[in-house]
Amino acid sequence: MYKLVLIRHGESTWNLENRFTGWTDVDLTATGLEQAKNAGRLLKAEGYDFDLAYTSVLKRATRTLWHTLDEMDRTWLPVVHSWRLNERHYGALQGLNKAEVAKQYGDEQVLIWRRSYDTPPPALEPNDLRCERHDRRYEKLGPNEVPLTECLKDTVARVLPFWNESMAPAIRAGKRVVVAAHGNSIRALVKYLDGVSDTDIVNLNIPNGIPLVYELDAALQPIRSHYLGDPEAIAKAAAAVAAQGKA
Ligand SMILES: O=C(O)[C@@H](CO)OP(=O)(O)O
Repeated sequence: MYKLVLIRHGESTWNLENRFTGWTDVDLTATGLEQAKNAGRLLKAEGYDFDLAYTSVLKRATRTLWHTLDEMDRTWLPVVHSWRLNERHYGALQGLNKAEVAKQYGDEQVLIWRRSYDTPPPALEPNDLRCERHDRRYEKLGPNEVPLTECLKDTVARVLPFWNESMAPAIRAGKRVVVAAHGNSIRALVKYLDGVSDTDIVNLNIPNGIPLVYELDAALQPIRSHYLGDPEAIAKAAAAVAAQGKA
């Protein structure tokens, strides 16, 4: 049996301000940093250890990983960064306040943009100052590979090749893997691992900074998965994420 641990980054400055974030590279708040440390303390107390860490190229996930590993005295572990683990690109909504967008377009439309499987938010214009196409960290990507918007289906399509080519082989080789990523890149992984339907995925919300443990069989099929920590607090935190898109 293999174990895989997924952690959504701690609270970011734009989580606190309730803004759509996507590929915008905002940092953690003091609360977010504490959540990352707590995740490390919890993992250590429960006897977890890792051989390899994965994260995105965004600092809220990277710093979450650092502080989690620091609490475990594992800052020396190899870390693989990939843009494929980035948050889902939020298109022209990036930077806008979620509740204000809900006031303008309605809760139902915002739920579709936030959680539907195949309806992307409106796209960024390539010449929009928020567009990441000239960001050095993406220079090895093809000109159209840096998205202008993404639905979850698009995120699944770019996360899965990375799972198949890097993460799954490492787990099969016996490496104990921890992943610090984002709400929607984790939803993409959970959808794939648990075979969640396109309709049911709408109801899945990932709380900040709480380790989600997968026990996988030899074929990397989930045997079970569970969050570490107090189930009531975790359910509350997930419900709070769901409510962020309401007017
Ligand atoms: O804004 C975002 O990038 C994500 C995660 O913070 O938000 P949501 O939960 O609305 O998908």
